[in-house]
Amino acid sequence: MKLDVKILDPRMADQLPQYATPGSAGLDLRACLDAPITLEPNAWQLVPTGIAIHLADPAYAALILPRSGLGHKHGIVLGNLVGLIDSDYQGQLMVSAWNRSDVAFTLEPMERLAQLVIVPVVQAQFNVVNEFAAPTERGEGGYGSTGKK
Ligand SMILES: O=c1ccn([C@H]2C[C@H](O)[C@@H](COP(=O)(O)OP(=O)(O)OP(=O)(O)O)O2)c(=O)[nH]1
Repeated sequence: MKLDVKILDPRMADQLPQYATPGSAGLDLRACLDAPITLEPNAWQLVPTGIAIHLADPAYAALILPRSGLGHKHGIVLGNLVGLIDSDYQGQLMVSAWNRSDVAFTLEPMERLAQLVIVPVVQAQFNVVNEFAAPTERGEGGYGSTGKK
């Protein structure tokens, strides 16, 4: 798909998010910082990415997800766990960087911090009912109701 992007920081002009391999699902988002920032243990900070996108079509949204390397090795994940970018959002993409580890982490300017995944969305209209049309095997079961093995 074609996606309109605004470059809000000139350093992003030649560093637009890219798919690292032909099969990549995520576009890496960079920390568009002027100087390194240190995230103390259990601290979080909103980090600018230097770009804005406009998906425009409500049949799409974008998700901001952690990078597995940063999350697993350094405990750098997202303060909101997942960022949801609405199709009508036109502001700067921001990443809530949360250091969930017990060691301080220094984030360098332009470091790849998180990833953006474009996903299809179906908007629902509610149809209020007293009973669902067809019973299912699961019914109201959940929270481990099918057992462990
Ligand atoms: O990690 C994120 C999450 C959200 N956003 C932007 C895009 C999104 O479309 C907008 C609003 O996000 P959300 O709906 O999650 O925020 P809210 O707390 O429900 O506030 P609002 O009342 O603005 O919807 O903020 C980001 O840039 N990064």
